Amino acid sequence: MSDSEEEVPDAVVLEASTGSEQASHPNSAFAGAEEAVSVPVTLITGFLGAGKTTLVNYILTAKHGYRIAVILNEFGEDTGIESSLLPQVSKTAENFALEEWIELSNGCLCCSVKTEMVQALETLMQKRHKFDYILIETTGLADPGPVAAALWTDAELGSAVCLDSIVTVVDARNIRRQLAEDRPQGAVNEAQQQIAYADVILLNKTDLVAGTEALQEVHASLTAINAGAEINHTLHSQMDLARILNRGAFKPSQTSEDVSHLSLQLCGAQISSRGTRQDPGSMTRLDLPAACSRQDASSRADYENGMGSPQPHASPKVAAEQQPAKHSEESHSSLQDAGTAGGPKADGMRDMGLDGLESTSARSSATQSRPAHWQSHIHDSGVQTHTLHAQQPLCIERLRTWLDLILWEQALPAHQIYRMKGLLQIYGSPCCHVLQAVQELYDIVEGPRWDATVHGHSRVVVIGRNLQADMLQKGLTACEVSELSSA
Ligand SMILES: Nc1nc2c(ncn2[C@@H]2O[C@H](COP(=O)(O)OP(=O)(O)OP(=O)(O)O)[C@@H](O)[C@H]2O)c(=O)[nH]1
Repeated sequence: MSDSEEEVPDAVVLEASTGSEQASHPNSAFAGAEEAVSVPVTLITGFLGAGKTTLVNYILTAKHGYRIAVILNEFGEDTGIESSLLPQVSKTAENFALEEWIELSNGCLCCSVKTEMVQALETLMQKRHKFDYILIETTGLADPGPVAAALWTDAELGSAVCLDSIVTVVDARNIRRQLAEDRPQGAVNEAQQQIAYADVILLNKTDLVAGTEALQEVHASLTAINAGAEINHTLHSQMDLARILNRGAFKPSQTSEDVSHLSLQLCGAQISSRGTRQDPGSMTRLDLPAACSRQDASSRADYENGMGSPQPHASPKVAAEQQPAKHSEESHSSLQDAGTAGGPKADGMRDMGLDGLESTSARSSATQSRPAHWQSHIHDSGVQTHTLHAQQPLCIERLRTWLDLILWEQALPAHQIYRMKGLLQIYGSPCCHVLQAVQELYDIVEGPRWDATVHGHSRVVVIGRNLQADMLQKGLTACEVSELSSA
């Protein structure tokens, strides 16, 4: 097991994924031999906001010689936000390796694996000559098990693709709390699952954990779940890519026993309590040690990339959790009654949409019927996604104040916001701005100029528990410049 915090090397020399002796450079290995060779697939998973897209971006711009296709499972109704987060500089970078990009927004990959991912892969394979490596980024709530199993076993895909490894990105600052979070009866803790399945773990955002000891504690809690994974300490998901790409974690390179255990594990999705690949006969339900306590108040370490405004140190509040109903068929974007809305916390918040609004409940029209096989696959239905819209340009100061209130001050009663992503039209700027928020931290960075093909209105995806869309929408609307001038 390695534990590397070292600088990322400029150049990465990787073995070709053919398993043949043809060449050591990936492109030359594939040239003229595409049809005969399985395309390796790296499955990138990790809880909301851990740094998966950051890793994808890093891989796309690093020097490794692969031509890469990306399948990305977007959470929420809006595709396009994630691809907008591809740094513009990436697209012009010398090593920019992206050849194909497919976004799947119709539910969670792990729930719609056959219809969505397999179709996407089949579509991709029609352009087989254009790429020689595939990255699949799951949503932050995906169970990697069914996705990996489909790659492993799907007859339609045949030997066209091969699962290379499962890479799990972990938010070092938040993971212990995520692991300890209660789930409604019967629902799994996705963060635990994602770690349990990993071949490689990126213990990311190490800059947000104060002190080596605290980091080692986080490291130990990962090892307690999955002692078989290689854990790498990373900053902005950067590490030696030779440890990720073409890793061959699923190659039957060892004993046939290993292979059958692995196959059974992936298909049965039963993980041992230590998360290691064990004899199927000794497998038990995922029942992890209670090693992970609520996160202590940690220092607000540097989070000043981009334009994140400095915040006072404060202990994150453990939001009151309600008991959501479990679901099996509904998509993650289904909404539930969020319970009692709180009243205004202060007069000054009223115009920020923080005064009490009536509780609403809506149900996503995106509900899909799923194969019976997946109906036993239960997620925490308390996690909801809402997309907020603002047709008018936003006042940046007002927006920051609102974000401070709802994220840092947790001024919306009961709301537990895990993640926000947004494309923003900021008043006075010809450029789009990108909002990223993870738990109570956020940043807003300037992106490229809006162009005529992109509709310039702002949209923000919010993922969390006990969310009330109308309260959130009112807050964003209150940041519109037209609202301010009419006030
Ligand atoms: N401070 C700090 N921020 C990071 C690091 N890695 C990523 N981030 C930031 O964390 C935020 C979330 O990163 P993403 O890569 O979008 O996370 P994700 O896992 O793809 O998020 P979802 O797709 O919503 O699940 C972004 O603002 C990143 O810039 C890190 O090592 N340190």
